[in-house]
Amino acid sequence: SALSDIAPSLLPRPRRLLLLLNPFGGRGLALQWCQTHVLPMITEADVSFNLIQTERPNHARELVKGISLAEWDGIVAISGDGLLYEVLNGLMERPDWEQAIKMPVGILPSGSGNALAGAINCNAGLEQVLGLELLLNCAVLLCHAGVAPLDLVAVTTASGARCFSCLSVAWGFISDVDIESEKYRHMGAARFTLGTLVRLASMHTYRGRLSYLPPGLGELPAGGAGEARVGGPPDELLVPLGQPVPVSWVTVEDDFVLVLAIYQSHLGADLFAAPFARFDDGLVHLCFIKAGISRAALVRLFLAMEKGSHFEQECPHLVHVPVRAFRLEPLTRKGILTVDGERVEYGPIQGQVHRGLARLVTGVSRLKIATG
Ligand SMILES: Nc1ncnc2c1ncn2[C@@H]1O[C@H](COP(=O)(O)OP(=O)(O)OP(=O)(O)O)[C@@H](O)[C@H]1O
Repeated sequence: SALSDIAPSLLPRPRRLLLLLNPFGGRGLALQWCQTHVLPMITEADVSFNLIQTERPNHARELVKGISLAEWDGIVAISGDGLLYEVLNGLMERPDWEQAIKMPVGILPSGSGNALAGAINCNAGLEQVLGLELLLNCAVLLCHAGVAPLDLVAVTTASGARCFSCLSVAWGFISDVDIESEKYRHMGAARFTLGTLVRLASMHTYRGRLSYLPPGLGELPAGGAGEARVGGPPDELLVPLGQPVPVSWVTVEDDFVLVLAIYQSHLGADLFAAPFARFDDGLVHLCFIKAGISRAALVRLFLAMEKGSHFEQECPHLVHVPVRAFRLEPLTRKGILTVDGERVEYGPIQGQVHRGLARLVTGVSRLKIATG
């Protein structure tokens, strides 16, 4: 009949998601969990999808550079945080990055580093959980389809390379644990606990110069690094790493146990590191621990971090400053720097926030009614 000819185009079409799965993420459980738990759930929710298994590092990045945006309603990484980082950077590397980065991105946590999933779970008001429980929560939220703006931080390293980060830049204790604990990766999230204990036994301190631009303080374009770029918006608050920071910035030179520039609430699924952080608050939360802290106090802070109560201890060595941009210049010769948990070249590094540049599938409308 005539009706059956027109009806399909009048009905809302099912959401089409591009699912990218890293078969080696976490303990290699991603594919099994996806088939037994995730796919049945999203099929039930009337979501249509293509599932692609990544074959190598940067595969996801290349894939999203080539897709036709109109064909998809979202790209979902079934992985740890690393694969989502590739998706975001692939989108930003496209000539049409301004449209491309508006593609909703989601995460179904099945790696060992699941910070963003922890933040999504927390934002939805759900109890902090790990492993399969976290995956199921995120799968339910994905079916709810709510999308929120997500801050990205453009990070530049000494060689001039620029990338887009959605989680954190870390130096000292945290990046040491993250990289050294890779040898315990078969343990899942427990690898970080063991790594932390091993590191505590030999607590290092690092000398460095940390500079930052607090919000509202002379946020005038610095100009120097502001040349238009193909790969994303100009960093109008930054000057090149070879030049001194603008006069409106604050600089501290000190010995640090760790420096962490974090933009989401979670550093791992059970590390509630920055309870005050919101997906699009337009802030980098600069957190650092100065040398002189006792091992016992450091352990207390890390234990309290599970509940996000570490700032309540009023530890004099722990400092938090919300900023728009920062620069870290390590003065200690050797060390490890990570961006979103992945190691980057060691040396001066700086970043500025680009508020709400990306879109994250959070499953809840950002105007949800506060509970509790
Ligand atoms: N098929 C593959 N083989 C090897 N590496 C891959 C493959 N697919 C993706 N990768 C790489 O693996 C990295 C880590 O993946 P992912 O984000 O899933 O997990 P993670 O939590 O960061 O680490 P883990 O592997 O410990 O879970 C990604 O940055 C990606 O480049």
